[in-house]
Amino acid sequence: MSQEKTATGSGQDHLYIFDTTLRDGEQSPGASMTLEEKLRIAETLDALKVDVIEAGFAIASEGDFACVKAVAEQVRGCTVASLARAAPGDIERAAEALVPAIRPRIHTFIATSPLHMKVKLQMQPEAVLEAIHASVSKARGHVDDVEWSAEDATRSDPDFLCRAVEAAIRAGATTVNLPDTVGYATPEEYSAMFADILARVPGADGVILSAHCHNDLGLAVANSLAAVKAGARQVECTINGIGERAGNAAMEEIVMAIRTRGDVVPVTTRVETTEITKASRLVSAVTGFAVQNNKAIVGANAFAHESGIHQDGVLKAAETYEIMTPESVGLNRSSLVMGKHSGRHAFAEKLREMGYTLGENAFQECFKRFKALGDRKKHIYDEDIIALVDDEVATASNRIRVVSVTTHSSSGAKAVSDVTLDIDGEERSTVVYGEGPVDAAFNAIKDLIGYRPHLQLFQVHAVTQGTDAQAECTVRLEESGRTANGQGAHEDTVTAAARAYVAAVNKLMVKREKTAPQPVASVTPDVAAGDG
Ligand SMILES: CC(=O)SCCNC(=O)CCNC(=O)[C@H](O)C(C)(C)COP(=O)(O)OP(=O)(O)OC[C@H]1O[C@@H](n2cnc3c(N)ncnc32)[C@H](O)[C@@H]1OP(=O)(O)O
Ligand SMILES: CC(C)C(=O)C(=O)O
Ligand SMILES: [Mg+2]
Repeated sequence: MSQEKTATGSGQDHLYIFDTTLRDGEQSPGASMTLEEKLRIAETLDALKVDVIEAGFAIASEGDFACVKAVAEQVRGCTVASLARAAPGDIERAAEALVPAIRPRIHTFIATSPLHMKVKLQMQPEAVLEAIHASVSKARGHVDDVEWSAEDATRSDPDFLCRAVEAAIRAGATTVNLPDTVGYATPEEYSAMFADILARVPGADGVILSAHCHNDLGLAVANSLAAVKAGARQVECTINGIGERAGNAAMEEIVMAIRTRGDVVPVTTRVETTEITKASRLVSAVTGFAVQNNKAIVGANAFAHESGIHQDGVLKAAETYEIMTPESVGLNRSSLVMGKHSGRHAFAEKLREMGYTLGENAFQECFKRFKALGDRKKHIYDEDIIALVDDEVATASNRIRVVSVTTHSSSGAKAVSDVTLDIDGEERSTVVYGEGPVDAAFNAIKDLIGYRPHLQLFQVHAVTQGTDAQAECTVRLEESGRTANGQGAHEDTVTAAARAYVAAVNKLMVKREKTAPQPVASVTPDVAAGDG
């Protein structure tokens, strides 16, 4: 890969995106991927146009070697890298796996912090400097593109770190990575470290300096951007921020931060941002790691609005509450999530989308019912709104309407229902017993309307999933050879049943009027057939 720092022709420096989803990302406990899965992700990363794909750690296992090799064979657009310790065998194995790559990179590393050198490596600092020289030189013997990383750079002694970086550059490293391996640094400290290296290490301005941040304190992206502001021109990151412990810096967050805030981080990437959502979903599906709803850029709620004031703003001009367009990350559009916080503007828009045109009264009535539903139900789906509006529209011109239904039932006892109906503008109530709550409600309705049509059919189904789903009931009534169906929807099943029953009664009344014209000023009983 070319090491030019300005590669875009935009006048701004190019920021290389080094994706390590397949290596550091796979180090997340439980994220192991098969070769086929890695190839699918590599294909997506290629389409995303990241600059470097770290495909694995070739020495780690036969499987990892095969993955690096397969990715190197498949990927044509990006540099492909393999990790290697400062050990000859690791470097040889990495070089072998990378043979098919068009642009191979060996990424060799060793820790430089006192703690890691003393306790983990059990090496003297001078021996570490020698190992840096030997490993980078050996890697350069295989490929031209060699990255060297100072593991635990942020807890290293600054003077020693300068010596280590200098050793790597002298040995031929083309990229020098300064990881915050344990996510310990703050943005100010991390940018100061890059500034220090650039100011003090001969040749540091002739290589690409790279940031690699972990998210133990939730600062991985902030630290990466701070490093870029201080002169880093490569960031190492993963899709969805997966990685060791709390993860790595999230690629989508870094790329979109740069795209959105080029005024404060003036670099460009070549990432095809419209592929971000697809990549995020693939990585989530392959690893089984769900993306939290409120995750920046790729969370389910990242472009969703539920509050009425926000929805109204977004409908008038999306920029009021969106700093990026959903299309820029590969989503079709932002979503207006309907819920108890939604207002009339959003509800009207939703109805328009679903093809409804309601008169003012019906709209206000539907909105009232929608808000009441939102108070009781966590998720309001399109089906809920359809059921509610259909129910309202179907019953809007009815002479008899359900005002309220209250039922009490317990096992082993009769149910009792208190029903209030609006009949020709006058409210009438009664309390009646039944074998069950629906039976009691139907008995109450029959008493109130003063006649007893025969119940031919009673069906209930849930409009959506979940125990808080609305019930949609269908009732078929028969009276003197005339039949009529009625539907009713409500989150309370008995109320839905009562609404369906009353809807059918209204239709029967219309049929009766049409077939046997008579004064209809009041609802007059003419049939007393019980239906049980
Ligand atoms: C910060 C990071 O993300 S580093 C990358 C971490 N990723 C991984 O470790 C995943 C893949 N790792 C593996 O499969 C294995 O650890 C292997 C194959 C690399 C090594 O396995 P083993 O030989 O069994 O050694 P083990 O993992 O137990 O210990 C690591 C050894 O490497 C040494 N080591 C660690 N880092 C380096 C380094 N950069 N350069 C040279 N030696 C190193 C350790 O000191 C230890 O050496 P020792 O055996 O002499 O004590
Ligand atoms: C191997 C290096 C780059 C690493 O992953 C780290 O230090 O976190
Ligand atoms: Mg790491």
